[in-house]
Amino acid sequence: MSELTVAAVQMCSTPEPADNMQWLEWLFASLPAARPLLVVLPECFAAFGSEDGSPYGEQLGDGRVQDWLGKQALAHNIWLLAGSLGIRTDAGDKITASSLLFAPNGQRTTRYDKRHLFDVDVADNVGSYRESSYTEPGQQIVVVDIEGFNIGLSICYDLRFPEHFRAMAEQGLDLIAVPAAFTAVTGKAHWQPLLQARAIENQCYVVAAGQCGQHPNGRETHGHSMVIDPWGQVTSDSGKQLGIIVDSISRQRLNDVRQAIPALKHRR
Ligand SMILES: O=C(O)CNC(=O)[C@H](CS)NC(=O)CCC(=O)C(=O)O
Repeated sequence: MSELTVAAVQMCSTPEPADNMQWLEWLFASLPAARPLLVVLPECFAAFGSEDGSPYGEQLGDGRVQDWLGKQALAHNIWLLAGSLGIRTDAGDKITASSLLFAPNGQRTTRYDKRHLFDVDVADNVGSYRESSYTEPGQQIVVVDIEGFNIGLSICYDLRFPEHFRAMAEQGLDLIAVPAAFTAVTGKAHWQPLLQARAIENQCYVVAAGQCGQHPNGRETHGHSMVIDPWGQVTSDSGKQLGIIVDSISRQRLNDVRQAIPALKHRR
């Protein structure tokens, strides 16, 4: 396949999975017609910002959100990257923040667990983020083939670690997926330049899907879901609007950029 249509969903999730799934079903009713189509959902699409800070989690392969994801992928004949969903660890006391990929046949094919956890103080109305208090970090990078394109997986705070992406680029990378829930404060300062840097230095596409707006617990997220081409140009940007952006990635464009500046071959 020489082209793949990609879409990023921007949403303002609540802590209640049923609400978020209902909203997404409404959105999916107007998906673009092109196939193959990869749809990327943001971090914590199914449940975000509970009042008491407790994360939503399911057993792997067993839960209403995972059931729903498989059904949606099959019903719409799409590759569905579920940005992050809490998956309970074997010990049961924590979750992993896991990106699950569902194939158009409805089967889950891939799992990536967020490696870098956001233990950071931010000058916003939350103040202190301590993701590691309820999350186990992932140990492995994951690159997955979708319709002949190599897709590298990352989640939110991973974006700040160029070595995560370079390690994936060693395997040949065509597209980086960045489901996220960047804070409004850090997003305004760093989100777009970080995304563009990852695209430029790895000479690949980036599709980034974000949470956006004011969530019920008062948290504010940055939005600006976007698609960036291998030259670093932003080709779609959601701004602060909820909904879906659609773009396409092309093998020809990847080849052209890598031929114009063979930087990946000049590494030392
Ligand atoms: O835990 C949840 O409820 C949902 N997860 C998140 O919101 C995560 C961990 S707190 N947020 C980030 O990684 C923000 C990164 C960021 O904003 C930056 O790098 O500047």
